[in-house]
Amino acid sequence: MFMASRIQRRAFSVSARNLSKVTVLGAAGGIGQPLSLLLKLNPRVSELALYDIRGAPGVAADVSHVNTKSTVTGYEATPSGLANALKGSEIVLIPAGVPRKPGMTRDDLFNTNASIVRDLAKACAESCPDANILVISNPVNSTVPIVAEIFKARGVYNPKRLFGVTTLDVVRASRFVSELKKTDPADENIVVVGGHSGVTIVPLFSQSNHPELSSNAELVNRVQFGGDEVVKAKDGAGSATLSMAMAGARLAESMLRAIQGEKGVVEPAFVDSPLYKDQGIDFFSSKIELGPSGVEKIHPVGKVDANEEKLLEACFGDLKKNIEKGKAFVAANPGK
Ligand SMILES: NC(=O)c1ccc[n+]([C@@H]2O[C@H](COP(=O)([O-])OP(=O)(O)OC[C@H]3O[C@@H](n4cnc5c(N)ncnc54)[C@H](O)[C@@H]3O)[C@@H](O)[C@H]2O)c1
Ligand SMILES: O=C(O)C[C@H](O)C(=O)O
Repeated sequence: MFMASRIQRRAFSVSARNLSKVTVLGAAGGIGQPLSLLLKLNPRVSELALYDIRGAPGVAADVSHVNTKSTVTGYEATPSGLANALKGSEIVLIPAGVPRKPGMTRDDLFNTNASIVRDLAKACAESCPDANILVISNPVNSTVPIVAEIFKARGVYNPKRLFGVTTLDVVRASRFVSELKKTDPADENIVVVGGHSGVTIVPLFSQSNHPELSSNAELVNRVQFGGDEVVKAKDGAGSATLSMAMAGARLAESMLRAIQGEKGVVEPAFVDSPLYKDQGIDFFSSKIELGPSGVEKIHPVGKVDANEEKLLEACFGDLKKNIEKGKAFVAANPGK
């Protein structure tokens, strides 16, 4: 009798670990819709919660007809709708906010997106303080520190559970290299460190199969400004959405694998990092080993060559300013 109930309990806890609620805030947008679809296709997701200031119930109704096991709920744009979307969530992806138009930098989005992210972070701190928060909204270099400050102010900040999504930079880097080298992008693992905008994006080709590429200034520039390529081609209709949805879904999948017990899952992400704190840089993207508690291990940047030293120097100045801007925003505008 005792054995049977113990086995039943164990069976329940194993299957429970394979079930995760995932929430998308900004689910009706250019990224939010394909991201929600990709998450619906992921068997590791048991419950998908979609929230937006407009249109989430419609997107949810549509996605919910995809014949995978998970449930999908679209929440109304009310405080209780937002709270219910977040309650019990293990992963919250945030692509809410405006995208760039040609001629804009990501920092030009700050005035609009800072308060959107601040207010969504407050809702997360209240309704799911232990969730892994994956911030996609730009400028990531500033929006991630904004989330951190909001969580700190409420006494629930856990640096291991906050991630700026920089996955698209490594996705692009591997694709661009494969185009040049006529290889399979799946075989090209390019480390990209720093932040997520312009010169703060630092590809480390010297650590790849093609170390000579670190002197290819055109390629380095393409990785740093890949986002601009899409913004220009979309000609006023926004920025990367489909490749971003794939990149966000990839990070979410890796996180679910780690939450559900897989060891050695490594992804790049912009996190609260000790690597350059002595230079006043509190957040930095490098390879992160993920675990059930979020960040398990932050990999060092490793050996870089002389070209990359210069790129890192250029990265630090902008990155520090971007991070400070996010922190100062919350100090001056704590909101309600
Ligand atoms: N991290 C990255 O690599 C990366 C890549 C591409 C885009 N982005 C950024 O992602 C963001 C979204 O891009 P997009 O193309 O999906 O934009 P979009 O305008 O198509 O969609 C944004 C969605 O956010 C919603 N929204 C706005 N305020 C909200 C709020 N307070 N709560 C909930 N939802 C809200 C909007 O209604 C809209 O549906 C932009 O800031 C963009 O710069 C980041
Ligand atoms: O370029 C942008 O503004 C969107 C995103 O950050 C990207 O890298 O595609």
